[in-house]
Amino acid sequence: MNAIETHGLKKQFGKIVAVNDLNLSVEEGKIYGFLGPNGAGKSTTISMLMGFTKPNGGSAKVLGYDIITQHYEIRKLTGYLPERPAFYENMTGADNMQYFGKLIGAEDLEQRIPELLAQVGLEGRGDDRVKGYSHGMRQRLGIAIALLGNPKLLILDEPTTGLDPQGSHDIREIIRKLKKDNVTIFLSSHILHEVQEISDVVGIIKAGHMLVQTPIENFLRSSKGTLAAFEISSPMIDDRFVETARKVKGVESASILDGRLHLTMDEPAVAEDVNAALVGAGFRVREIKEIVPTLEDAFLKVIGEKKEG
Ligand SMILES: Nc1ncnc2c1ncn2[C@@H]1O[C@H](COP(=O)(O)OP(=O)(O)OP(=O)(O)O)[C@@H](O)[C@H]1O
Repeated sequence: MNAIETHGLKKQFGKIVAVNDLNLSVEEGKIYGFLGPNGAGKSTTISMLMGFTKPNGGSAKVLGYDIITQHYEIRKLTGYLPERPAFYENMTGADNMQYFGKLIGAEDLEQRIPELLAQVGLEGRGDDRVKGYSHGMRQRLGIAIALLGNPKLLILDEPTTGLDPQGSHDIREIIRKLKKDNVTIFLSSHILHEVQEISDVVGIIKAGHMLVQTPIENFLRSSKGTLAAFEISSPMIDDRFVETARKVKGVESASILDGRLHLTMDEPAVAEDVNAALVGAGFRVREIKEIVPTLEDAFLKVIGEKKEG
């Protein structure tokens, strides 16, 4: 079963079509990076998945439950961190957790609250009023609240925006740990290097429409327009070196860039044949490094292409 599945989902605000014929599928146990430029429809989609906004068309299921008729079940099993989490400012962090925990019928709150406060790095601050919390502390509290019900699915809308490096790192670690416990993570973010670090799959939407939905590895490779690219360093790079590499079966191109041999090839395993050919011809090879494109490059390319098209 997919943790999230939408078919032709649509939401319109007056003349603005925020989400347009959206087909999403999020496999259970995966970390799914939900990306798109500002105003693409990410928050609106999440709002529909949680049952806060009604769609104008299409259908969707979250954890097997219908988003229109079964949102109580969805909210009970799904942890949700909104883009701007709101709390009772005059209450302490722990009391907010108690309040929101009771709302969703979470169990063992006396034990879970201190555990979760420690997990998100708010140990010792749970008895302070939220009005004195910093932005990062609020995000951490929001995540602690999202985890109260031991969710099977966690939906995070820009969880690390505005956090310091330690805060972002801590949240990535929490996400990784939850994945080990088979929790599905649906992560909307603009911080692409973070998404690249932790996601299994990416979905990119623009103007409410899904442009690409694929395992992140495939997306990065296809964005290069070739299957693999490598850089080879050697103290002996000359024309014969380049020719030796170029002749290896499966090599698409070979050229010198910044003093290193730059190769594209049919598949990564060809790099081993290139190494063998170079060493066999008497060259010394210092380093062979795969060039993995960044998610940011791939994202900008796909967004740009669709703009031109
Ligand atoms: N309540 C609303 N009333 C009118 N228009 C809305 C409403 N909510 C969202 N929109 C519009 O729908 C579109 C999608 O907005 P949404 O907030 O879903 O985008 P987003 O991808 O989450 O953007 P961002 O990355 O900036 O947070 C935008 O054009 C926005 O102005």
